[in-house]
Amino acid sequence: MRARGTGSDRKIVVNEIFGPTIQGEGPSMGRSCSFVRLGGCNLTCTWCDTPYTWDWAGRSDAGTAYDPKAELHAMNVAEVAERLLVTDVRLVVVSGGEPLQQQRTVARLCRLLGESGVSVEIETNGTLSPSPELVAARPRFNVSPTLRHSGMGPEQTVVPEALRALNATRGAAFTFVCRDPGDLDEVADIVARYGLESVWIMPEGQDQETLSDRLALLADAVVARRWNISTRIHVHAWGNRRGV
Ligand SMILES: Nc1nc2[nH]cc(C(=O)O)c2c(=O)[nH]1
Ligand code: SF4
Ligand SMILES: [Mg+2]
Repeated sequence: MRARGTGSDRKIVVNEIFGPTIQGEGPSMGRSCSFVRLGGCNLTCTWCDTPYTWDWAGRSDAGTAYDPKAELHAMNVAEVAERLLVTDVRLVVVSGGEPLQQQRTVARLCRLLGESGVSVEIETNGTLSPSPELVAARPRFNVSPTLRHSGMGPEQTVVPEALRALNATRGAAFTFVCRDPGDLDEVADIVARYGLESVWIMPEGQDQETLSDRLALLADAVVARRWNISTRIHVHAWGNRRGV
């Protein structure tokens, strides 16, 4: 598949476009928005909730080998912008997978949406540095460095120059997916080491009950550290469904 062309026909590899919905996670939790989910990821988290963007071999806990031909669609960036703009929202969330793997075309998408008065948030795993071109397009980054319970070690998931570059962007938020208070020491270590400014803790889980239980387990310890809390409000509203 051709990932990129030239000029106005530049391509972006999309998994799905949906909306209107609400941003379910992080500092904008509850805000009206639409989504574009891009294909491909450079990590392989065991508990990944979007394995259909990258898992062609059944490596994640879901155990399903997805079909890249069915999941990946090379689309014209202008067409993606158009599909999002017709949903008539003020905010677009670009997620994945890992959107910074396609940051040249993501920057172009941010500019096209910005010209129509729509702001953009990018969900990223924090292992890839944003280019000056992408930062200049002024998206807000929601950065989720994955912890050891993702099945990968810090040598893969903690990339100092990427974390520092993302932390320096306007409004960046660091949203750590946690299971229990024991995970918070690992978060504190990363926060202190890279001077992360806006820290959010979010429970890991793909159903309402798991999210509620883990939130209750985490809340006091998060409050004690003066950090922020998010849940995954779209899962509370609609369960573990695609396209919401
Ligand atoms: N509603 C909604 N909010 C979200 N925030 C981050 C999401 C993601 O999949 O990255 C997500 C998602 O999949 N749906
Ligand atoms: S970084 Fe995100 S999309 Fe990639 S494998 Fe981990 S949870 Fe899934
Ligand atoms: Mg999701």
